[in-house]
Amino acid sequence: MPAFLSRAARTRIKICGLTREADVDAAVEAGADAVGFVLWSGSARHVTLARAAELARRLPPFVMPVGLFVNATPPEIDAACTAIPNLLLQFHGDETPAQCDAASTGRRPYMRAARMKPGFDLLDFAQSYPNAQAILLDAHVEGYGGGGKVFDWSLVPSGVLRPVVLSGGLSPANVIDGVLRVRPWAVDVSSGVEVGKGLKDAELMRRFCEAVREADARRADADRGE
Ligand SMILES: O=C(O)c1ccccc1NCC(=O)[C@H](O)[C@H](O)COP(=O)(O)O
Repeated sequence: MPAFLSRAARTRIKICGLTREADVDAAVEAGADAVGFVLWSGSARHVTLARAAELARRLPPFVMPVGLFVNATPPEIDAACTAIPNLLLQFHGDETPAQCDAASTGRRPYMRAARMKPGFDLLDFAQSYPNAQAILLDAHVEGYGGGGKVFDWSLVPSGVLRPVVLSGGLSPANVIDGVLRVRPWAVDVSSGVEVGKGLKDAELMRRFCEAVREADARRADADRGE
């Protein structure tokens, strides 16, 4: 990982599984850097591509839409990238490196989710996806993701030479600890800021983003030896 990534001034924030205009607006207002739309029909947070494009058009500059896919086909990915041109791809299924590269036509930026469990070799996994712009570390849950479950953060080895996104069961209550212990490039949250599947709570999103900023302040103090 380039040195600048390990000394990033702030932890980026992705809020995932949005389905409503008011929630997109509240996520932006809270300080999200990216908002995720679940384009997999097997999720209770699923939105159609047309709906995701409609919601994504509300985003101001410098807030990125993320398309979440589970074992989608290249034509499905192409359609999504046509409908939402600046879409960051997130592959959260069983996609192989070749399938991820084919689906992103080898050039579109994508994140690859890793489902963390004891014995999982994250370094080997990351090396097997050389074109992944980031590795999203999620808990190993039934149904691929969005399970609201925290994995054992001690499973994250040092030396992952790729930006990592810490995910899985984060909330305003635990994200400071997660940022200080894992020091990820970004954090990702869904269940922890919801009042129902796909129904986000503006106050929880605000508190989550505020907690990440507090974590960054503490991290900076620690780095200065204060
Ligand atoms: O959010 C979903 O419903 C989902 C369904 C199937 C695969 C992935 C899914 N979400 C992926 C995400 O990026 C979630 O933000 C991530 O799994 C964390 O979710 P949570 O533990 O609820 O914060």
